[in-house]
Amino acid sequence: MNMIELRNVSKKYGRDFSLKDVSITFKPGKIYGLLGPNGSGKSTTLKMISGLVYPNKGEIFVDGELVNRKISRKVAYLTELDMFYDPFTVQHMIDFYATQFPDFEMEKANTLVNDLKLDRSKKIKQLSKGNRGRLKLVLALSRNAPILLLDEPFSGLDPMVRESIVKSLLSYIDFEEQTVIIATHEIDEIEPLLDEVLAIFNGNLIGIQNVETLREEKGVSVLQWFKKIMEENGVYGGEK
Ligand SMILES: Nc1ncnc2c1ncn2[C@@H]1O[C@H](COP(=O)(O)OP(=O)(O)OP(=O)(O)O)[C@@H](O)[C@H]1O
Repeated sequence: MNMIELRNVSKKYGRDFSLKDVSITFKPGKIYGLLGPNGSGKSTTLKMISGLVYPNKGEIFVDGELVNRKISRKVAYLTELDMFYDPFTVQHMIDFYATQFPDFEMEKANTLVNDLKLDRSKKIKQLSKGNRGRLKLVLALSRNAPILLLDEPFSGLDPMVRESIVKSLLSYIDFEEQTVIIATHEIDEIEPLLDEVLAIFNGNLIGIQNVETLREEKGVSVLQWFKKIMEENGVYGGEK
């Protein structure tokens, strides 16, 4: 049920590995943080789960189904890239998404647009980077998809907005049903949301940790854990 399974997954671009023999299961009702320095394979992982990119080796299953392009029925994906059609207005984009995805909930979209203070009549090309970021959130969170993948959901958003969005994310995610993966560099901001964290570096999965255990038993924050793992793997300061 709504499970994501990677079995010995590798992805190469040319001769370079973006992901090396990764096996992991993401369980429903949990929010995962995917952490790693630039170029470590976070986006590649999410793209493969959403069927936009295929592994060279290994298999990916979503809800028991081998992933192909049709998996977008089940996977809501907020991408880092700007794939919006410029002449569209905010409202056009919302209406377009509603026609593309049967699980799109117009009521949720309306609440989100108001909460995030977006102007429906503005053209995409007139939006600031931060407002494009907000629109991306509206589009991804308005779907009642079993799988929700967020790639850098806070990029372009100012710190005050980030904080309020982390809080409001809680009211838009279905904690019982959805499997959520968030790839981000904003580790401190996202920590309150996360159940599990994964650290990847150079395409290798180098750490998996339950966040509650980390805090309660070890008394360390996710950021402290992440920095330690990076240091152990020879990455100083958290960046490559
Ligand atoms: N289309 C592509 N063609 C060639 N190489 C690619 C392509 N997409 C990704 N890569 C390479 O794969 C590796 C992993 O990239 P990926 O975008 O998954 O990293 P990331 O962890 O999301 O990084 P960031 O934090 O900078 O977004 C990088 O070395 C990148 O250069």
